[in-house]
Amino acid sequence: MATNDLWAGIGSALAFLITLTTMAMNQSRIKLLINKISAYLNPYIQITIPEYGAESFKRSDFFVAIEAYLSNLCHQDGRVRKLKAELESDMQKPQVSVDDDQEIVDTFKGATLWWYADTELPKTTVITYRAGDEKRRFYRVAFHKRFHKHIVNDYLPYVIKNGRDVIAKNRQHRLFTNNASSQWSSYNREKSLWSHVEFRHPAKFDMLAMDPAKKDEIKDDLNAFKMGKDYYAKVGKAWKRGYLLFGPPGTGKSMMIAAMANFMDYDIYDMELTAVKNNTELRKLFIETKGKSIIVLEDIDCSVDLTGKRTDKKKARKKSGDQSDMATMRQKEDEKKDDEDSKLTLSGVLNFIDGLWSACGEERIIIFTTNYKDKLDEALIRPGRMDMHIEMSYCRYEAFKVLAHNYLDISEYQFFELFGEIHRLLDQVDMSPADVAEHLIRTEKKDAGACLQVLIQDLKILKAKKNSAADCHPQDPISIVVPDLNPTVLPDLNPTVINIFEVARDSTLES
Ligand SMILES: Nc1ncnc2c1ncn2[C@@H]1O[C@H](COP(=O)(O)OP(=O)(O)OP(=O)(O)O)[C@@H](O)[C@H]1O
Ligand SMILES: [Mg+2]
Repeated sequence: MATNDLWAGIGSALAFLITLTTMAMNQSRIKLLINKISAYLNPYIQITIPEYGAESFKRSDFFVAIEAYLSNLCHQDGRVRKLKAELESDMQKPQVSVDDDQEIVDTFKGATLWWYADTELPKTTVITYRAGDEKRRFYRVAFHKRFHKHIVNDYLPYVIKNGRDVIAKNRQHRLFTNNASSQWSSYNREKSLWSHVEFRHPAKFDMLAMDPAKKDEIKDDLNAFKMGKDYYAKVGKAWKRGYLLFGPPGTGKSMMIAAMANFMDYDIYDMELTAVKNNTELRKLFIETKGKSIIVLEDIDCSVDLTGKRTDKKKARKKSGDQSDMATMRQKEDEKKDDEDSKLTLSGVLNFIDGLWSACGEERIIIFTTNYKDKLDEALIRPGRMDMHIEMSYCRYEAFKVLAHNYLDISEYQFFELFGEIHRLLDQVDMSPADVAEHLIRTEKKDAGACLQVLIQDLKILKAKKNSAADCHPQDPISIVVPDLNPTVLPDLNPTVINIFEVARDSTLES
């Protein structure tokens, strides 16, 4: 009897379980059925973009781009009344975005889209470390199912691109410099390899004194590069471009880099090659640079001797005289260690510019500067590596007019004669734009006319010096004749020129 009761109990429990399971299955079937009917009746599709995606500790790039895109959209015509503003550390202006529960209507090639931001509670109970994390934000966009493919393939990529552009425009530019490898840490790799400061250089192309046609050519080239993503993909090239800036000191190479960064809205990575021990370190530094940036290697001819560094050491050791077998062995070991430690080679640098590694990341400009183009290895500057060679030259008349306008706010029509004289002199002597610019700094005592007078005096001195140097042999006594020198401007001359003037005057007296 007791056994029968037991079996009866098990039987009813099983029957209860089966009923529960059937109900649950029916419920999910019912749910599926409701979804099917509503999908049939409702022609609209929704896409949800959560704030924290797969990399749960980082805001999703997609979400951030949408946020920027929508804020920009609302700015344009004030279509949303409830906004909120946040100031992030690397932003110039507060980032204004659409507040939750606000609908924004957008159109794209005939399709209408309804966007809104909202929050929801996470489905699972997870312990989180982010502040204010109980609710998760998301953006949701709804559109007619007829446009499904169109929206996924064209509209969403368009939103991402535009959103990123808005972010780049609003972002405070940064100037990075590489740290010595002894300071690198594995915990915060990105921050320990490069340190940065805010980049606030006022240089613009308009301020650069150089041939206007050359300036336009550079601007066109930069614009073509910026717009060239599809073109680079089509021809199978990494999206990067190299510029070689060469010319004497003070001709504006560094200023050109700053102007380029401002023109392109890019960050600058100023790579100090002397702090890089070997090719591996160079590669690591390169990988940690971001897109939309200019990587600069200044004075490439003297940063590091890319070919002779190790050979010189060996030669020095050889010179130190005869050695015992023991000493020779020790020396060989030392040399091997040195080779490993200091293996920053030309091929490493070439690889960094256009090897396979150079294709990681995109939209990067690489700039080399040098005072002596001839000293560089041909391989380093061939087209494809350095695509455009830009000569920054001594100040000629066209460049002078730009400086006169920038520094003194004057044109050739106001100081016709003085400009004419400067024109003639600049054709005959070499003075760097930096030097000319120094002469054009107005002071309380010195107005625009006086600045030009001093410049003319100095140019005449340079010309006299040049002529006498051309006329005499190295052993001849120096004899410089300075015509029309106005003694009243002497205190305003810069120290080097006063020096030359004094040498000139003494020499003239002697002769
Ligand atoms: N072409 C130029 N146009 C306008 N200003 C210039 C130009 N060249 C030089 N200057 C002025 O001189 C300063 C120094 O120039 P800059 O540092 O750019 O020269 P550089 O060519 O980089 O010299 P170096 O070879 O010594 O590094 C600039 O900050 C700017 O004020
Ligand atoms: Mg420089």
